[in-house]
Amino acid sequence: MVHPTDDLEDPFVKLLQQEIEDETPAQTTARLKRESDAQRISDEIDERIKHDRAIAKKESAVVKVLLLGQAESGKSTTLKNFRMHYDTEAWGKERNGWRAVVQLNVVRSILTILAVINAELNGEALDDTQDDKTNEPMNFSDSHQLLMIRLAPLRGVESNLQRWLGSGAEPYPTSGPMAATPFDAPVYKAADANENAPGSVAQREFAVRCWLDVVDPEAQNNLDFESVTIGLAGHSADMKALWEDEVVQRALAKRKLILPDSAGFFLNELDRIATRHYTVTDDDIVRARLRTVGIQATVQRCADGRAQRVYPISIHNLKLTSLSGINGAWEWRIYDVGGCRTNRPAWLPFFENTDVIIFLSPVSCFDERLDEDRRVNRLEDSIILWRSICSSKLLTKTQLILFMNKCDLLKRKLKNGILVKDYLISYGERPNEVMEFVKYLREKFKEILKHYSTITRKAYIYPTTVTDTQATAKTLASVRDGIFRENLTRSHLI
Ligand SMILES: Nc1nc2c(ncn2[C@@H]2O[C@H](COP(=O)(O)OP(=O)(O)OP(=O)(O)O)[C@@H](O)[C@H]2O)c(=O)[nH]1
Ligand SMILES: [Mg+2]
Repeated sequence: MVHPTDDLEDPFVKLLQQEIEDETPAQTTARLKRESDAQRISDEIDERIKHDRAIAKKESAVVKVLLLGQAESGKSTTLKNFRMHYDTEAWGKERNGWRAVVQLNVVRSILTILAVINAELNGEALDDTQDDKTNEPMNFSDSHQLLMIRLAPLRGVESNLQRWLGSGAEPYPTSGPMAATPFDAPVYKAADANENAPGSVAQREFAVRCWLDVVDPEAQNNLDFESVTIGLAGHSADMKALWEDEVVQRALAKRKLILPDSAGFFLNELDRIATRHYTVTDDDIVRARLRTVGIQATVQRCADGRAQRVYPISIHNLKLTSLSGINGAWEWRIYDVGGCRTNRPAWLPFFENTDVIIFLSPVSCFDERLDEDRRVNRLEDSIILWRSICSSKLLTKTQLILFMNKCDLLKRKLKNGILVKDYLISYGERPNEVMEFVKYLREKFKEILKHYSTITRKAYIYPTTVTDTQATAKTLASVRDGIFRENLTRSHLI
């Protein structure tokens, strides 16, 4: 029997041997060249396989980033900054889609102010946070009544915008199962009295489950936004008169109206925004508030540390994304969650294999209470959350980055004479200044990280104002470099 590996007996080898014996010198030269070419090609293939194996190793380098923090801490605004700086093409296409969101923000702020005036005119009682001792009636005149009548059609504009934008207005849940941290079992909270007072907690906020549903320019193509823009421009002078009116401002202060952080920015810019030719800017977009109620994921791919593509996708589609065909690329998966206490239990499943948490703590909120639970101070809530993240065993391998956010609002508050020590006794007689307070809080957050972490971890802490897109670009570049380096080191790729 002929053994298959016995070359000499192989009929093809025998044939080849015969051919070599019969060949001319020219044929020998040609054969040797053919053989050398074949060897070179074979070596190249071997090299390619080696290279591809190395790339395949890198392809598994998915960096999973979670944006965490209480509601309104600036998570979605940070995500907008990521996308604005690292996917300019898609961002440019999407920009126009935000125009209607800005318009909705403006309309809703004006309607909230009208509700406060109404409450004043009807002599509605103040709640315990609205601590005007005298409850003096405001001197509203006929001109105020007239403004209210003329601005009433904005209700219709609001519902048109909401219907077109496709998402829904949801009140902050002020009762129901809530958890202070994602590790706590939710506890049922009953609604408090006065929660439906105008400008109070039950304000309905426009909420979104996926940005694309709302700002997709394709989806908005068929909508008659022009009529809204024209309608809004027609109310520009009245909206401005209402916002700038002294009696109205006093009524807002008396009722301690909690307007969204960006309301002042938009209402001061009515001359630019409430016009027929309004063009939305990046500064407007980072201020446009859309409450997150679900979990949004953004996938960003980077080669050699530089971003190639960023796109938001629905969480349901995430499993379908594949890494094949993106040789040598890193994939960043950035998750943006809803920060309300009712949303926090939903964070837990995302902690597994999380490489990085960017935790946002709005440091300006030392004198504010949670919308969903007016008994809780917002800074205290933020510290409880930070502590739970630092002490979680599930997250010991996760790199923790803290953004001490809303430094601009902190500066404004302190300048207006609000004293930190009135809300934070431990602050004592330290100077009531931004740098001092930031330094003080930074030490507190650092101490918590050191004390509650089960392993020694480096604290990456940045004071931020994420609505300042230029400053945030620098912070994000530094954060990205840090994350990139730490993950490379951890996965032994360098
Ligand atoms: N002035 C100022 N406003 C900010 C800053 N960061 C965020 N905001 C504004 O605060 C509002 C809330 O920010 P978001 O990014 O929507 O907050 P979030 O953490 O995603 O909130 P949820 O989705 O409810 O969990 C938006 O109108 C932002 O423009 C900041 O540093 N300064
Ligand atoms: Mg959000």
